[in-house]
Amino acid sequence: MITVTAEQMRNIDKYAIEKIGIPSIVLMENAKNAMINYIPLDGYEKYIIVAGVGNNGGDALAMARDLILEEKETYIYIAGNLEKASKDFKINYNILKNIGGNIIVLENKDDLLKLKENLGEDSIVIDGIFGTGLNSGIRGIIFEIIDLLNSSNAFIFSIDIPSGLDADTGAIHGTSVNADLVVTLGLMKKGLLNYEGEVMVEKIGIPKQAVEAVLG
Ligand SMILES: NC(=O)C1=CN([C@@H]2O[C@H](COP(=O)(O)OP(=O)(O)OC[C@H]3O[C@@H](n4cnc5c(N)ncnc54)[C@H](O)[C@@H]3O)[C@@H](O)[C@H]2O)[C@H](O)CC1
Ligand SMILES: [K+]
Repeated sequence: MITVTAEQMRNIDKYAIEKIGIPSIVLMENAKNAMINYIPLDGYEKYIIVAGVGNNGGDALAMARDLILEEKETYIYIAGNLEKASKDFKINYNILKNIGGNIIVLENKDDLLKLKENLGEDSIVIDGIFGTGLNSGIRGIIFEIIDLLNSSNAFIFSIDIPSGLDADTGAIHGTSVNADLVVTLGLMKKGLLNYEGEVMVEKIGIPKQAVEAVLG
């Protein structure tokens, strides 16, 4: 099995987008289509999306769209500054706003209570806070958000990487999500090889030419 670092995955992505011409939003939609199959549409009362403002969050918002279309009780929480949002995050954010998505930006303790009240064993959490773009130790309100998730009885599904985990080494940067299931995108990440939760790899339509161009 091929395993990659975050930088290698980013470069493979980049090659697929810039050299082969696959729009990044297509990769994001492919990622969503692969991951949504792991989310049971029955058996949970509440579907809790916790999204950062990068493309990991964009993946999560795309999943939220499908859950809303399936008329699931869906709560979307944003963990980050919307002004710093990525291009593809914004595309999915705008779609959700246009279909009446229930979106709360987590900025203070009162907002955290709105998250906490929806976390229980009848909830499934989709963790889209950070993926391969984590660039420093987690602190502040995001630290508290991850603590809330980990101390709940909710089932936790992490997109690509459990948020807070180093994609290259598996080290924890301050804190990290205790995921029950991780679906990592494109190729297995080196930092997940010893992860104690379940890890699945899903293709998202990246041609082998992009992998060979970066890995040789
Ligand atoms: N693998 C693929 O082919 C695809 C992967 N996709 C998804 O994209 C993410 C990577 O997205 P990126 O925008 O590069 O980074 P993240 O979303 O992981 O996070 C960046 C975001 O978070 C902020 N940030 C980073 N560290 C911290 C910190 N310690 N505290 C606070 N904020 C932090 C940063 O400023 C950015 O705003 C990958 O994991 C996949 O899920 C594509 O969607 C499809 C193709
Ligand atoms: K994640």
